[in-house]
Amino acid sequence: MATAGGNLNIILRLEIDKEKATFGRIATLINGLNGDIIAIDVISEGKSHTIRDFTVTVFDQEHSDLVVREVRSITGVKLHHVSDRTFLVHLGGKIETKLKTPIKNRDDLSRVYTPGVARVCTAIHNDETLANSLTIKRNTVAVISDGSAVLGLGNIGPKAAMPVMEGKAMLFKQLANIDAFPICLNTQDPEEIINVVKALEPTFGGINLEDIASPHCFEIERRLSEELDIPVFHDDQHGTAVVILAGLLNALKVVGKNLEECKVVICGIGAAGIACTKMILRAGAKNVIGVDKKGAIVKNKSYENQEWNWYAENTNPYEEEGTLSEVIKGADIFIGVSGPGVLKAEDVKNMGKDPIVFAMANPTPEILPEVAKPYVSVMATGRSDYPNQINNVLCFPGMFRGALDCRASAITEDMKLAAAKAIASTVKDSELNEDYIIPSVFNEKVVEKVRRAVIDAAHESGVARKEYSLSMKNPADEVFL
Ligand SMILES: NC(=O)C1=CN([C@@H]2O[C@H](COP(=O)(O)OP(=O)(O)OC[C@H]3O[C@@H](n4cnc5c(N)ncnc54)[C@H](O)[C@@H]3O)[C@@H](O)[C@H]2O)C=CC1
Ligand SMILES: CC(=O)C(=O)O
Ligand SMILES: [Mg+2]
Repeated sequence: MATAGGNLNIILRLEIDKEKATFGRIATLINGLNGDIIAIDVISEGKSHTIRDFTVTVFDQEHSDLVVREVRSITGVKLHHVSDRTFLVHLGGKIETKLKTPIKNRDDLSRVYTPGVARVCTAIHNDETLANSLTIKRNTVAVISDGSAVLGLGNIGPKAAMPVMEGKAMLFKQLANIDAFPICLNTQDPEEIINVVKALEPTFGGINLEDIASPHCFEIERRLSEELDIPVFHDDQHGTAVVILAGLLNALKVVGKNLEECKVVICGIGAAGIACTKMILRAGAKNVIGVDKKGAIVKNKSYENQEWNWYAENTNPYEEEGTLSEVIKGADIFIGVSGPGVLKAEDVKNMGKDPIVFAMANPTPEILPEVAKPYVSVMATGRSDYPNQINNVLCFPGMFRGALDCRASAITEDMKLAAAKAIASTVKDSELNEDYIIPSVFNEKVVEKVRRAVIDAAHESGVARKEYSLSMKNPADEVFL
């Protein structure tokens, strides 16, 4: 069963009076309440009492409360405390800095710090390009958010956005060996954000904008791309669009359709929805209809959001009007980047033959796979607990690895298209099926394939500023030629 935050794992620390209670009794009770015991660890063992940690998977908070209440009521069992494994992994934050060289003596100190460091500072002062090889800049990305559109949780503010940004930093490191800093800003004013990010440039080799709501995100990204000479990438727009296109290319092969002939309905015309529309139009789609809270976006209406005016002019060629339930009739593809539960089973039933549904809202999709699956050919979500996880994590590590390695000054449309094709090609035609249209996040080939494709495209686009050696094992340690 799916929950908003995914499965909830709780740990119950129980002191058990051996005379009065048994494991069997506790286990039977928890199982009877549909709790799934996944581990029992011994904390201490005495003659009359034992203390054990029971790790139990529950559906949600209400289910957790029920299990706790019932366990507490067993005679001979004392509940010391309950902890939530997801919260435990966040204690004190999820990342830390680490030294590359230890400082063991005065000699080391005089090289990494003063006086030795001064010679390096002077060298960079004389030739600023040396910052790319003599500082962390060459392998460091800033993950910037203002907390205004965090996952599908909305404007929950910069402090609440930090766990997501720390998570992105972990993924950058683990998947692509990029050092990423989560930076959540105490402002949602575009001009202030632009100024702060510009001021951070000396430290970073790239800027990953994250969970900044539309329409501000468009202006912020445009200005920063124009005014900085390091790559600026709004992950929710372009990372998402790249991965959606990758999934779509493969899903279309599974159902044997051409994008050009498909009716595509995209729900949620914000950061992800607009970028995704642009990308699939570039890939050949002709009939794309965008739907937001007030229904389909149509020509000859004036919208306050400038991007929607562009959208109205460039999509919906048959000028279909109405709600999602109305315009989805006969559609071949549904892409949801809006919010939870927006799509109903009835809507899916009304789609065309062999429909493709990408319900990407996080953490709760537009429709749950168990509800949609009977009526769809290919179903995907942004989550890791269902097949076909379409998540921008398949893109941003390889995209930045490639951009940093060739010291790209920008990320171009061709680099994005190359990344989409590289991700799609990781699944061989012989492996493709309705539950496997996109590689797993843990597929080790993805980052390397995306990286190479991005570097080649960067050279072709004329934004690469370095040759690179593909023979080195660890991209971050590559010696530039
Ligand atoms: N799976 C993935 O990799 C990704 C998933 N997403 C998800 O997509 C969603 C949107 O993200 P962003 O574009 O960054 O946010 P955003 O705030 O820029 O845009 C969301 C848009 O959805 C619209 N919307 C909200 N409820 C709606 C409804 N009931 N019907 C129609 N439209 C509705 C809003 O008006 C807004 O235009 C979030 O849930 C996010 O988690 C975003 C990026 C990546
Ligand atoms: C995955 C992601 O970036 C989001 O849901 O916002
Ligand atoms: Mg995001």
